[in-house]
Amino acid sequence: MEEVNIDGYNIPAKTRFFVNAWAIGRDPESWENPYVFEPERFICRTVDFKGQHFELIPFGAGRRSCPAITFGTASVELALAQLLHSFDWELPPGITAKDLDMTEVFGIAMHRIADLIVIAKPRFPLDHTNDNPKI
Ligand code: HEM
Repeated sequence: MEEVNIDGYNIPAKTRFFVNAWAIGRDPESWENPYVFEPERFICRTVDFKGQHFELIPFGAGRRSCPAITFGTASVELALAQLLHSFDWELPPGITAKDLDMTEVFGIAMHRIADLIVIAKPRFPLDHTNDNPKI
């Protein structure tokens, strides 16, 4: 390892540094309305999360990027697809999306401070998955 200079910053050899993916993902130079939850911003855009587009690096990029990117993506997609397929989701009566407190807890894996309370309505009869109706 040797000392390098990146964009005018001198990085001594053996320095441990972290790439702030959170800040990159909210950089107004790369993202319009960076603090607004707008999943539709990805429709008709080529940017993806696999480490080739540096403005979006949830799995890192380059040689030390996450080796489980395929497993991680499949796990998230499978769980999400099951939840969306099996239930209709509603907010409690009188609550709208604007009422939700989206404040986050800062950390390695971030989550909301406030619990998300939702009503899950099964989309299929409850005995639908029961192989033996007599039990
Ligand atoms: C959605 C789920 C996941 C996300 C978002 C994620 C994200 C990341 C990120 C950002 C890094 C650091 C990349 C870097 O240093 O540039 C990483 C590294 C790593 N991840 Fe994941 N990860 C996930 C799931 C997993 C799973 C399920 C495993 C193991 C079964 C795993 C194993 C690893 C390992 C071993 C490294 C270190 C790679 C290295 O330093 O060479 N990850 N992951």
